[in-house]
Amino acid sequence: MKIRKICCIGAGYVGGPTMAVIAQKCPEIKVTVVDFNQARIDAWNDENLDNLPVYEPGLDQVVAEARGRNLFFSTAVDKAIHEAEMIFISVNTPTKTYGEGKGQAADLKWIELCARQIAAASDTDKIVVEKSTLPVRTAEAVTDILDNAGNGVKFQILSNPEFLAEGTAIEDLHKADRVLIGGDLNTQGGREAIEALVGVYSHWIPRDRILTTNVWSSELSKLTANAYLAQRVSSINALSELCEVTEADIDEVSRAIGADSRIGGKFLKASVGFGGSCFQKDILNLVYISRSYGLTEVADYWEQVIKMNDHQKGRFAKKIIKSLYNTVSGKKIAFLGWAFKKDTNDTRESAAIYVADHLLCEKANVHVFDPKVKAPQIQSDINYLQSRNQEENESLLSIDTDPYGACRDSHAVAILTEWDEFKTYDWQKIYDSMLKPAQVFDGRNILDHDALRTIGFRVYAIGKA
Ligand SMILES: NC(=O)C1=CN([C@@H]2O[C@H](COP(=O)(O)OP(=O)(O)OC[C@H]3O[C@@H](n4cnc5c(N)ncnc54)[C@H](O)[C@@H]3O)[C@@H](O)[C@H]2O)C=CC1
Ligand SMILES: O=C(O)[C@H]1O[C@H](OP(=O)(O)OP(=O)(O)OC[C@H]2O[C@@H](n3ccc(=O)[nH]c3=O)[C@H](O)[C@@H]2O)[C@H](O)[C@@H](O)[C@@H]1O
Repeated sequence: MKIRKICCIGAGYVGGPTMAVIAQKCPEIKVTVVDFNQARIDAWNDENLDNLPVYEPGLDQVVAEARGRNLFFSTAVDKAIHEAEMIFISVNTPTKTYGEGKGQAADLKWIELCARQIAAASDTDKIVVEKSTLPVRTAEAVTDILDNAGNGVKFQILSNPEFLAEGTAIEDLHKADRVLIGGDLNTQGGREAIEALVGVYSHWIPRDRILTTNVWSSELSKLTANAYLAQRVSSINALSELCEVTEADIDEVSRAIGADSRIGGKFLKASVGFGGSCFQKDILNLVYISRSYGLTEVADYWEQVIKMNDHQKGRFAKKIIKSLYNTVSGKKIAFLGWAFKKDTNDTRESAAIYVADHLLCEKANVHVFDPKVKAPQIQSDINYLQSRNQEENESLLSIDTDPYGACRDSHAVAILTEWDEFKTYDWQKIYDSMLKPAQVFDGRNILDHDALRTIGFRVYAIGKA
């Protein structure tokens, strides 16, 4: 079956870029991305490509090429579902903040809403693709809703998790290491649905990189991939603390172990802690699922990855406080970076939020500069934690539009995100404008520490004595 019309529910960080690339690579397929958030859809349709709701290098060109040709963004959800032969569900699946499983399980209310909408709006057979990251066996519930709430039409459910990383989304989509498609391999209908989706991706992904599995393996592989990646970061971060007391150097240790082809060199960069919308959420979900099957040791094993990450963020904040003579009250501390990694405007679960919160609890004056994150987002990230009231947050936390202004008259500068531009700043000028002793806390190990020390800075770097 050749697909001609695709609908994607959810125009977020995944739905937007993923569908833009499908539209770019498959000009004969009409791709409509729908969302009930009018502001988000308006931003996707904005004439000025700088106003797209997601910042990703190269995304603007892909959207410019396909939008209006075969790529459309709309709030008319039912219409798009009705027209499409294949429907991707790419909605948010955050950690539950209430009730059973609070703080661990994935909140699947938006998934269920999608399933019910698809069931109601469909009067022809459809292939429904889980693009969101979901707990293993979610397809069972989705199938049950579609089969029982629908109009008697047939649905095939596929799992097609997304592995793109933010900041490199377009590159990752263009040259995916693999595309994973889980489906019902035991039935003719299931195999046809899998082949239909393979047909979409094979426009640009070599066939041997498109893996097909059963649905449960596909669902679980996504959680597992994120858990493995996050575990590598927590492992190297655990060792960074040991380096600091033994005079080993974490970057040297990373290089030495990464040269072993069985270990590999990627994801071994020590940091102030991993962030992002998914690592923590997906591991907590894995922990919850394991516990719900009574697998206590499995759950405890993975939970340690999160505990280590929390420890890393906390000890960075404590290091700043200790180095500023155990009091930061009323002291200006500059934060360079707020996004959870470079080349994205996404701040979800960013380490910066938690380090700032720790310092604000000590009544520090934190001044933030980030090249892509806007002021209201930064304030809302801190308010969301509810550690203080909004007024207090606004008096303690300032957002600067100029990095030199953020650093002026500060006691310390902390690097929270590894933006490349931070390396190119005039650090002598920054030093001259700061209170002395001027201190730098490099939470990403990106600056030239010897050069900073020559200027006169006191430097703390992760995993360095
Ligand atoms: N952000 C990332 O880099 C990655 C995310 N994922 C997974 O992809 C899924 C989506 O993540 P993001 O795109 O980051 O989320 P997001 O929050 O940026 O976007 C989700 C969008 O879905 C919309 N939505 C929710 N329910 C809806 C409904 N019933 N009808 C219409 N629109 C609806 C929301 O308004 C929102 O705009 C999650 O399961 C996530 O775990 C997977 C790989 C990478
Ligand atoms: O499911 C998801 O959401 C995605 O999660 C991650 O992608 P992402 O969170 O966008 O970014 P990463 O590059 O994985 O970085 C995550 C965090 O780990 C940190 N990190 C990463 C690598 C490293 O060596 N050290 C380190 O501290 C980053 O700074 C960042 O805070 C995965 O890499 C993607 O494959 C996955 O699709």
